[in-house]
Amino acid sequence: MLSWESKDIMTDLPATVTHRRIRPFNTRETYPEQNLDNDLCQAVVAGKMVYLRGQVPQDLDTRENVAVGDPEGQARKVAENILLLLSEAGAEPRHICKVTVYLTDIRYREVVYRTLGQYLRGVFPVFTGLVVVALARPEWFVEVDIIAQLD
Ligand SMILES: C=C(N)C(=O)O
Repeated sequence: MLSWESKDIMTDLPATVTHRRIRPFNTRETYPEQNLDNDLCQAVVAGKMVYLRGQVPQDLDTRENVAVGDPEGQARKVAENILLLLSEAGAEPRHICKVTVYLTDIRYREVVYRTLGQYLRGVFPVFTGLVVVALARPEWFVEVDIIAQLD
C-alpha cells in the first residue's frame, strides 16, 4: 500500500524541490480539539508562484480566533493575514492572480466582498465565491485562498 511514509515515495521526490515554506505548523497545535496530525504551512513560494493556505480569522502568531460573530471583522482579519503572508513571501497585493472566497452563509457575501474589496482596490484578480456547509471551526464564517505570481 502506498503511503507518504513509504520510503519509495520519499526517495522518488526530486532532489531539486526548493519551495520555500512559510510558517510551518502541525494541525496538532492549531486544532488541539481535533484528532489531526498534518504538517502544513501558511504559504508556499514555488518559483514565482505564491500559494497561501486558506486564510481564516485567526491571529497568525497567537492562533487566537478573531472577530467571533462578526463577518466584517473576520474578513478584515483574513485580509490582514493575506497581506502579511504575501509580504513574508516577497509579494504584494498586485501579484495576486486568483482569490477563492468560502462563506458559511450567503448573507455574509456583501459585507465580506466589500471588506476584501477595500484591500484589493486596483488589483483586479479573478474571484470565485462559494458558500460551504462548514469551515474547520464553527466560529469561522469566512476563509480565503490566494494564488499570486511574483514578477
Ligand atoms: C483553515 C484551513 N485552511 C485548514 O484547516 O486547512
